[in-house]
Formats: sequence, structure tokens, C-alpha cells
Amino acid sequence: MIRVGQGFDVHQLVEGRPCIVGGVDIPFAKGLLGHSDADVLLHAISDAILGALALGDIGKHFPDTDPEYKDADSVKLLQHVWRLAKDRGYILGNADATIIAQAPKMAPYIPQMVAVIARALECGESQVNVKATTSERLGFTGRGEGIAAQAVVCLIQSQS
Ligand SMILES: Nc1ccn([C@@H]2O[C@H](COP(=O)(O)O)[C@@H](O)[C@H]2O)c(=O)n1
Ligand SMILES: C[C@@]1(CO)OP(=O)(O)OP(=O)(O)OC[C@H]1O
Repeated sequence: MIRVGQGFDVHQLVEGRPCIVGGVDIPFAKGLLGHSDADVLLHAISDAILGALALGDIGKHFPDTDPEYKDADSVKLLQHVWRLAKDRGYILGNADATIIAQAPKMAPYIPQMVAVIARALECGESQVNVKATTSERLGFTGRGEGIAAQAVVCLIQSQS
């Protein structure tokens, strides 16, 4: 069986926080605000996987009221989500994601993000694509108030 899922997430950019996107700590004057490390890209991918599995969303699995997830490493959250897919006999077909950010420039860090994601999803790097776009200075992303990310995944059930 093949299943697809999509995910979308937004986090606010504020001073005094690290800017962690796709598991990469990007040097920038502002960082992402959240209960966890606020890794907007990994949250979108996690939600896409949970969507494909019809298992709800990351807020359901990792409540932002739970101190266990305070400043949590989203790579670990993604690994947990991937375990749910593996336990149901799925492998990754492919994942494709877009980061929407006026700044910082993501391109130099994308190969590192792809490596982090492929490692967490136990797949080849050719199965993972990460893109970035500005929103041409329009809207909250364009004003630099936050970063958004969206993702789609295709999961393939290799055993029944
Ligand atoms: N935060 C970003 C945004 C964009 N990029 C790269 O720049 C290219 C052009 O962006 P447009 O919004 O003008 O389409 C885009 O294709 C990305 O390669 C980036 O690295 N970081
Ligand atoms: C990851 C969790 C849990 O720490 O918190 P945040 O970092 O605030 O992220 P969000 O995308 O708002 O939702 C999921 C949360 O429950």
C-alpha cells in the first residue's frame, strides 16, 4: 500500500533563541520560538508522516504542555514518529519539503538538513528533497516575523 501525507508548521522568529531548521543550527540574529527547539522543518515532516499514517499530529503525540518536550530536540521527535511508520511496515518512498523564510539564506545548509533527515528516516539522501523560498517580502514570513515549512511524504508498505 502507498500512502501520502502533508504537513505544515509555523514558528515565530525572536531574539535570544537558536535558529534550528532541519536539525541544523543556522547562525542568525534571531531564532525560532516554541516549546521544543521549534524546528519548523522537522515538525512539518513529522506531521506529514503522521498524516500519512492517519495518526493525528505532533501536538497530539508531543503535547506542548508536557515538560518532557521543553526544548526537545526535534530530530528525536522525528525519529519517534518514524518508528511509528516502521512498526507498521512502511519504508519511505520520498519526502519533499519547502521552507518559507525571507532570511536567513537556507541554501548553504540544505545538504546538511537532507543528511539529518535521511538519517532519521533511515533512507537514502536521494529520497529527501528540501527547498527554500522567500515570500517576496509579503506576509509574516516576508516581514521576517516567522518561518513556515511545508512537507509531503510518500510511504510504501513493504510488508502486511
Ligand atoms: N530563505 C531562503 C529563501 C530562498 N533561498 C534560495 O533563493 C532562491 C530564490 O528565492 P525566491 O524566493 O526569490 O524564489 C530559492 O530558490 C532558494 O534556492 C534560500 O536559500 N533561503
Ligand atoms: C513540538 C511541540 C512539543 O514540544 O511544541 P512546539 O515546539 O511549540 O511546536 P509546535 O509545532 O507548535 O507543536 C508541537 C508541540 O506540541
